[in-house]
Amino acid sequence: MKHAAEQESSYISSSEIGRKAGVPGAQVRKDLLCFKAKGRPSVGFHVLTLRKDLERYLGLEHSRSVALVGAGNLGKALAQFPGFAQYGMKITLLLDKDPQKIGSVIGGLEIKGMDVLPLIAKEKRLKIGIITTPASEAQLVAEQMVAAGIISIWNFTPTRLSLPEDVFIRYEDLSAGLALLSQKAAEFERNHNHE
Ligand SMILES: NC(=O)c1ccc[n+]([C@@H]2O[C@H](COP(=O)([O-])OP(=O)(O)OC[C@H]3O[C@@H](n4cnc5c(N)ncnc54)[C@H](O)[C@@H]3O)[C@@H](O)[C@H]2O)c1
Repeated sequence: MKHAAEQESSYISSSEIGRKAGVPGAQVRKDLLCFKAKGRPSVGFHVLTLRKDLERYLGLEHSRSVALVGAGNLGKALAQFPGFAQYGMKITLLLDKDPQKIGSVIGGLEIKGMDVLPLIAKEKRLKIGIITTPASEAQLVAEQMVAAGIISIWNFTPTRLSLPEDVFIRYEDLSAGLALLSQKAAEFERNHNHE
């Protein structure tokens, strides 16, 4: 959508959005109905209006600061990834409990100790947190985040978190994607071994 908005054309049809996004046009129309986007019959959607509506719906009109806890292999990689900026997200707080790591700088951010979480989260009005600690620490870290005012958590650990109902938790598991690829590769091998 962002790319489409940068182009000259001021209207875009749901089939065109679908083609660009690789999903059926009917699905796009259904999704856009969810937030009452208004299209014009046979013309489509006004690109800039649609983009603004989408950004508002997704809470992307203002940039958001994000706290990441666990500056290990995965945490460091995420902290250095520039792609979140495209969605107005910026990791601005990087925390770890390891005294050996505290004070070192990753992607321009100094790793701080967990003690600063309540104060900085309040100052920066942090609402989103990322957990990349060992699984055994995730529940404790999540509780510390919630106590600091964070209400949306992206949890990369395999731990199922037990938190108040109004806290949104997104679980991320890259190995699920890999397992799917493996299953497809195995299917391909089975089919071609019979040839
Ligand atoms: N979701 C995925 O697809 C995926 C992929 C890779 C790793 N992981 C998970 O991500 C997590 C991190 O993996 P990694 O390889 O980066 O581990 P790592 O050991 O390199 O890093 C973990 C970091 O967390 C810090 N830490 C531990 N307890 C803490 C606490 N209570 N408070 C603050 N910091 C604390 C450690 O000091 C360390 O720096 C693991 O749970 C792993 O299973 C998930």
